[in-house]
Amino acid sequence: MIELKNLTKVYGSKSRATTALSGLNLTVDKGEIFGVIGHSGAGKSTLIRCINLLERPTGGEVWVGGRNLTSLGKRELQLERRRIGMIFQHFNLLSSATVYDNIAFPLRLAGTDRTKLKSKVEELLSLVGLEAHSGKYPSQLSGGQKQRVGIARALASDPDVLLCDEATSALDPQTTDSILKLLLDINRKLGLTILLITHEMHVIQSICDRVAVIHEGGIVEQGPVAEVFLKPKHEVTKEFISRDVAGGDAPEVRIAGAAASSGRQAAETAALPYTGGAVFRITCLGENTYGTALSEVVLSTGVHFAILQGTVSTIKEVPYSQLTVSFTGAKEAVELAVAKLRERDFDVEVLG
Ligand SMILES: Nc1ncnc2c1ncn2[C@@H]1O[C@H](COP(=O)(O)OP(=O)(O)OP(=O)(O)O)[C@@H](O)[C@H]1O
Repeated sequence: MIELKNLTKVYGSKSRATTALSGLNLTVDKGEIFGVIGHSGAGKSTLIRCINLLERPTGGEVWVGGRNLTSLGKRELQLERRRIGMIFQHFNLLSSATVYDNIAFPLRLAGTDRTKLKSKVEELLSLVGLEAHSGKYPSQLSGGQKQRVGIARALASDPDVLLCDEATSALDPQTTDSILKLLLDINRKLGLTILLITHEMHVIQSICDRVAVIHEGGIVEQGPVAEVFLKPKHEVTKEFISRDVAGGDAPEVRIAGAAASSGRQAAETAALPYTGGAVFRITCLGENTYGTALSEVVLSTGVHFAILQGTVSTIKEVPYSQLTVSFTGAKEAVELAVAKLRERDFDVEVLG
C-alpha cells in the first residue's frame, strides 16, 4: 500500500544542510498497522510528512496505492491526497468551528452535497463516539475528544491510508489507550492501512502489526512487533524496550557476579542477584503464557529455579511472558529442563 524507495530529505543547503532522511526504504502492506519508532531528531516527522508530500523529498520515490506520488502534477496530487488522511499530535482543529463543522470541512472543500454531507458527518460522529458533542467548540473538549474529532475529520474523505503523527503524545495514559483502541477498531472495521510514528514503545506494543526503528534518518531494524520486541537486535531498539519494561533507563537484564564472555553478556552482568545457578531468559508468546508448562518441566527434571526478573504482558492483545530465571541442579538436569522447554515452544536464551 505504501512503498518508500530510497527516500532522502535534506533541509537547507551547503554548510547548513541537515540530512533528515538518508536513502530510506520501507513497505507498508494493505490493512496493517505499521509503527515507526525513533528518538527525537531521528527523522520521524519528516518521514510521515514526505508520504503525503507535505514535505517534498529531496530524492527517492513515494508510492501509495500503486501510484508514484513524487511524479504527479499539482492537480493529480491533490486528488491522491484525499486517499491519505492524517492526524496530528496537537489535533490541528479549527478553533472557531464546531465539532460538526470541523468534520464537515474536508467534505465542503470537496463540494459534497448537503444531504450526503450531513449523513457522512453523522456516521463519523457515531464512529468516534462524539454524537453528543457535535455543537461544541474545540475549547470545550478534552484532549481525547479533540483527537476523536481529528480522526473523524481525517476519515471524511474515505481514505485508504491514515497517517498518525505522534497522535497520542499529548494525551494522558488512559486517554492514549482509548484513542489507540479507536484506531484499532477503525483499522478492523474499515480495513484502513495505518502508519504511525511515535517515540513510545507502548503505542507500538498495543496496536501495531509491524514496527520499524528509525535512527539518524534510516531504518535500523524492522519486523513483526513480537519478533522485534522480544528479540531486539539494534542498540536503539533495546533501549526503547528496556525503558518501557523498566519504566526508566535501567538496562534490561543484569546479573551480579556471574562470569561473562560475550559483549552482550558483559553488559548484562551487573545488577541481578547472583544465585550460583545458570541464568536463562525464557520467552513465551501466546496462550502458553498462562499455562503450567514451566512448572511441569521444572518438577519433572528436579531442577530448582528462582525468578530474577520478569514481565507478563500483551503484544497487540496476544499474551507473552519473558522471565529471567536461575536454574540450580545437576548439569544434565538443567540441560534436560532447557531441552523440554524448547520442545514446548518456549524460547530459551542462555545469559550466564
Ligand atoms: N524545517 C527544517 N529545517 C531544517 N532542519 C529540519 C527541519 N525539520 C527537521 N529538521 C531536522 O531534521 C532532522 C529530523 O527531524 P524530524 O523532525 O523529522 O525528527 P523527529 O524524529 O520527528 O523528531 P521529534 O520527535 O523531536 O519531532 C533533525 O535533525 C531536525 O533538526
